[in-house]
Amino acid sequence: MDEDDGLLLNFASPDTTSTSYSNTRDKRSATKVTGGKWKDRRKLQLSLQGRGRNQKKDKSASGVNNSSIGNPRIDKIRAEAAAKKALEGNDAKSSDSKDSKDESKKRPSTDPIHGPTSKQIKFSESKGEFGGKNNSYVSSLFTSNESSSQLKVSKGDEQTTYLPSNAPMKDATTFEGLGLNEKLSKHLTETLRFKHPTKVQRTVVPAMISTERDLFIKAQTGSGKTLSFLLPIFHKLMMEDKNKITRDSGLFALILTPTRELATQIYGVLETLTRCHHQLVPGIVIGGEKKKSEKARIRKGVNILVGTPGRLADHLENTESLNISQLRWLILDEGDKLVELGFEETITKITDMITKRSEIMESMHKWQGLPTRRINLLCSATMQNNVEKLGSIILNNPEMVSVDYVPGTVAFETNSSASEGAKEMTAPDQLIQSVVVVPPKLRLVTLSAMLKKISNESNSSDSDETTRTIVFFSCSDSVNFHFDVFTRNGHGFKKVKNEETGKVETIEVSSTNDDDENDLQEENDKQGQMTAPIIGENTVLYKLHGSLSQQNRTATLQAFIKDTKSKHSILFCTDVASRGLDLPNVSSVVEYDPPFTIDDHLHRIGRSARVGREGKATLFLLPGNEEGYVDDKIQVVHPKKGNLRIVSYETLLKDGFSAKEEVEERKVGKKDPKSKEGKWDIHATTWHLDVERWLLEDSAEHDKAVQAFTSHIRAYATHLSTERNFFNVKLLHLGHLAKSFGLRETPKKLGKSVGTNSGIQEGSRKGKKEDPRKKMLRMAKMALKSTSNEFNY
Ligand SMILES: Nc1ncnc2c1ncn2[C@@H]1O[C@H](COP(=O)(O)OP(=O)(O)OP(=O)(O)O)[C@@H](O)[C@H]1O
Repeated sequence: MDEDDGLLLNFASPDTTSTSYSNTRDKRSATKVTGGKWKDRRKLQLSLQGRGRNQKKDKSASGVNNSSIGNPRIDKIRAEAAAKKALEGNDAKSSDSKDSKDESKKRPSTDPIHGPTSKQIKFSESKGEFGGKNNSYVSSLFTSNESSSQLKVSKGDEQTTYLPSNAPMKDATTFEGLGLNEKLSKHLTETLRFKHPTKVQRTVVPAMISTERDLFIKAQTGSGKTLSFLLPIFHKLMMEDKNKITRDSGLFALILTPTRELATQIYGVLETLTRCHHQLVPGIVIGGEKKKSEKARIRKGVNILVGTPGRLADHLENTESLNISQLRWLILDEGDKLVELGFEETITKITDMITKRSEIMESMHKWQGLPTRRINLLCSATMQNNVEKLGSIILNNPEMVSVDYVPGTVAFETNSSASEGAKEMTAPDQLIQSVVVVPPKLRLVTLSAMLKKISNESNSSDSDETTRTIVFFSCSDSVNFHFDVFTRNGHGFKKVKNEETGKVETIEVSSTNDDDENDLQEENDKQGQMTAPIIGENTVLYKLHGSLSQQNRTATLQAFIKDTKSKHSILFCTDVASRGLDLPNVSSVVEYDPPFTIDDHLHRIGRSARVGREGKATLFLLPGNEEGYVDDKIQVVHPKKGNLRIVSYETLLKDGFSAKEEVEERKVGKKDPKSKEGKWDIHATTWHLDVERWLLEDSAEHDKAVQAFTSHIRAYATHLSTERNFFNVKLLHLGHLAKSFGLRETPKKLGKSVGTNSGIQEGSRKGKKEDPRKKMLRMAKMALKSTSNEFNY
């Protein structure tokens, strides 16, 4: 529990009152400035002491001279300057506050998390105030030591191409050869255009057709697990004799999934299969939908029912027409997630009810050709202890089906016991995993650069296919806030209504010729700065998380899947989208917030590189302890040499914020990649300042930013205790991290202002000073209470 006191201490960092601030200023005036010409050194020294010429400009811009009130243009410039000043203030306060001082004593001189102390900043590195290129202002975003990562950046030529490990194999094996009937096999090859079965299908389909054993299926993400268990069920139910199964025959298969989205997806696959045999009727029961209409559909009769555990248990208890006496198959998809979400008890209740009711009815032998006992099946791409626990509840002497791939050959591993062959699952061989170590205050701007880069690449590609990118955040609040950042009107994206559904919030890129953009360009030009760059043209942004209504969730996902008009679609989401979702052409997955477990990582990145397709994934980490996660965890699940790459955030920023020609020059080697030339840092700074200014002007959005920041910290505090050596909330630099939420306030001030939302400053709200021990306990309890549900879904 004492792990959490860091959180408390950080929020309650000593006040940066005027006294401490003036001390800071004294300290700063004593700062030794080295390098560069003496004139420049003197200028910087004066500005550090608050005596520089530019300080006057700064004062007037921040509102001392009121003569121009009411002039919107000047107001804009002022707001810019105010934001600029806020950045400096925030920086000075956060890096010079007492706790930073204390921390710096403990830290090595180039502390990777907290950056260098003011004394370490060399003149050549410090671009504060008006000392930047072209005498233009460059924000303190770039004052920290930029090469603080211990990980060696990969060279461009280190990449290796591997054969896909989850693709259907091109050989003589057919679906019919696996034992499936002709009608179904023909439907697969001719209508769905699946030429050959995948590895997992080659193992599971014959096993389910010819034996009556329970199965434990483990195979890589995107390897076709869903069809591997649906095909044999369908095959068996498609009986052509006089005992033909119709919707009145009863329910034969139940499929449980952890998320509503996955249930909907499996229901969709079932519907495509019924196109070759209309007599079979699938059904779906999920939370968030109208129970009454679900009841009506069940009453009409369904043969295969897919649903989420809570809603299914509800129907089993309250819907009389739901007859499970003839059930032959019980499938649990994404078993580990079902357990993690706390469905273990509900699942036990469901299996108890099924067992009881099938004992009363004596119909097991009524249908020739169907299994004579209920077959239970557990499916998971990864296998943790909790899956085994679930297995022990529902499986009876199961057969373990684990499909592993050895380059050049195919190796199927079929073990008789579930505990054997419990090898760690790895990422698809063809997936390229990048890791980028980004200082906390540069996170947002790096994400922006990255999305802009991907959008530019999609726009310049000849392919007609829509490229899709998924960005994972740790909590719903963070998704909401970042969605607003990238869609704020007039600066990149615009809100529009989805034409098809009329419900979904669909977001479209605004044109650079927009009036607002022109105004901004003029203002920026006057200050020697550039327009805040947009992420890219033809790019649409969606958001998905568990706090949205089910209608919105379903419509958003459909819109994201069916979006074929834009060149690039981006989905900002929580882990609600990480399990089992099969989204077309996801070329990139970005883990902006680190996963809560290594399994979550595998599932997130598994949305890309599916069934043999190429795919890329990028993981954002903070400098320092988080870097250890690469060697300890990431490397293990990405064993293919050369596929795991360390990328420099600076390169991402340059690619995202440089002019197109410069990026091209760097690509063809005309420009030194380490070159500081170009205006990328000014553009990046302008972009960030624009976000900050937007938050200063819009209090509702500012509150959202504060809420997102606190939820993010709370989510971070819930990382598994076994992974605290990488993700320790104590070690976060809250001041710098707040900046990547566009916030200018220090953590202490934040704590006060978010008290109502987060409960972090409950004590101070009551006007009493809370006992630090009690406060610490309350904080720890709060973090524990915040279940993964809140953050992930
Ligand atoms: N034999 C096949 N040939 C070509 N494509 C296939 C084949 N079987 C399945 N697919 C397609 O592969 C994609 C991935 O399948 P599926 O969603 O079942 O993967 P999965 O293994 O369950 O992945 P995850 O672990 O992420 O849930 C789907 O679009 C599916 O239509």
